[in-house]
Parts: sequence; C-alpha cells; structure tokens
Amino acid sequence: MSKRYPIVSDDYITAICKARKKLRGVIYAKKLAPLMLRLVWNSATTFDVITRTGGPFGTMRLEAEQNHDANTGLTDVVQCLEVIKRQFPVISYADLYQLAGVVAVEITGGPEIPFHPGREDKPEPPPEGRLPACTKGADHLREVFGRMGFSDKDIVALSGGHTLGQCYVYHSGYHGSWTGTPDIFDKSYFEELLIRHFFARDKDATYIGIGPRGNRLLLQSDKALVTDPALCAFVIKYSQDEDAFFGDYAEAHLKFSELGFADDA
Ligand code: HEM
Repeated sequence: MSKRYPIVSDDYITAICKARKKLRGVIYAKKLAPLMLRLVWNSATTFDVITRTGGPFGTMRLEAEQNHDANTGLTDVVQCLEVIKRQFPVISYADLYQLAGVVAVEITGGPEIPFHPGREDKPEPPPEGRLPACTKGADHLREVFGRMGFSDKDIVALSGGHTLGQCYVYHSGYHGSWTGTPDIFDKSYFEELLIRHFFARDKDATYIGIGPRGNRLLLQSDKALVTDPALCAFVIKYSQDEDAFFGDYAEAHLKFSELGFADDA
C-alpha cells in the first residue's frame, strides 16, 4: 500500500528536530535503547488490518495498555518519555514514541530509519493478545506477522531487534540476553542463534545457557528462525552480511512504525 504522508507545520518539524536531540541524550544517558525498541515494537504491532484498531498511535500512554501482560516493565520508559512530551507538547505521543524507536536503533550503531511525522493519537487502547507469543514456533510467527503484511524476510530481520537488551525475570519470567553485547545493534544475534540452537535440543520453550558475559537465552520464537528452513536462510545471510541485515531491518522497521499510518486507501 502506498503512503500519502500528512503535511505538518514548520513549527512541528522544528519540535521534532529538537525532541530527537533530547531523545538521543536521554536514551544514551539512561541506557534505555532496548526498552525503547521493545516499547515501539509492542505499540505498533497491535495493529489489526481489518478493524484498523491498535497500531503506532500513542496508546501505550494509557495505563490499560501498559497493564497488558506483554508490556510488563514498560511503564518506567513511558514515564521517561512523558518528561520529553511535556517539553514538546505539540508533538503527538504517537510520533514521539516512534521517533524514540528510530533514535534507539541509531545511537546503538544500527541503521538509520526514515521517520515521517504526522501520526495522531488514538483515544482507546487495543485489545490484549495481539502480539506474537514467545512460546510458539514458525507457523504462529507467520500468522501474526503475516496479518500485518510482513514476509519471512521481515520476520527474521525484525527479530534481529533482539540484538539489543535482554529478558528480565520480573517482566517475562525469563532471564538472559541474546548476545554478549546487548547494548550494541549489530548482527551478533544471528551469529549466536546459529551456534546456540545446537545446544537447545530439548522441547523446553526456552534455551538458557551461560555465555562469556552472563546468561544467554533463546525463546521458542527465536529458535523457530533456525528450525524453519525458509527462515533460516535469512538467519545465515544476516549472520554473514551486516549490511544486508541493516538494509532489510530498516525497511521492516519503517513498515511497522507506519502500520495504519498515511495509508493511501
Ligand atoms: C518475534 C516475536 C517476538 C517475541 C515473541 C518477543 C518477545 C520478547 C520477550 C518475551 C522479551 C523479554 C521482555 C522482558 O523480560 O523484559 C523481549 C524483549 C525485547 N524485545 Fe522482543 N519479541 C519479539 C520480537 C521483537 C521485535 C521484532 C523487536 C524489535 C524490532 C523486539 C525487541 C525487543 C527488545 C529490544 C527487547 C529487550 C528489552 C529490554 O532489554 O528491556 N522484539 N521480547
């Protein structure tokens, strides 16, 4: 679907440029990049193409959505963004959150992702249960991502977002990072995935192992990328070619950050 982006005022663009700088400082100083990325992913991919509800429209500001099981741990980061929102009240929550996601990837060494302003905030949170489950395999990933128009390539490239950050027991019940460099956006997620899935032969939903710098983890949804041959072809490609990963990631990130936005119906 082609996009017809809304025209925003010069003042709005100036505010976006200033907010981007603030975000760089805050995300860097408070080491918030992984949480920011999780926040924007969890916000955007609630979009439902049929009802056109959910999506990257700032509803994570609402307590009801923060209370969804999949969003445990995101309240602090929402509050951090609230401080920036107060400095730039003209910017919608929807734009501010998605801008924060783009900045999080950029300042950790990842690709530059285009950003188009003009999203409006929705008043209602989406229903719970639209995000992919981490305890299921490739069929489930294809079903959930496919619903939003994502291909196999998009599924694998986006899952590379797990190059950043980790799981926390008090959020998801799991503990560990996917790589030894969870504050750097690079292709190490795919390298680790190819090595570690060999050790993950049991039927348990997650693999937990010990890495040079703490616990390593593979969710069932991560393992599915290696056990499914079509998905695995992309894992191998990205593990060998960071430029290819960055290019495909940036394209897919842009797509999720604009689900339901500026659609030229
Ligand atoms: C494929 C389906 C996915 C599932 C099932 C999934 C599930 C999870 C789970 C369970 C956590 C741990 C939360 C916690 O304990 O704090 C997590 C963390 C994270 N996810 Fe995903 N995720 C998926 C896709 C993605 C995508 C596409 C992105 C970004 C493009 C992403 C970015 C992150 C980040 C950055 C973290 C770490 C957050 C932190 O360190 O605080 N995830 N994810």
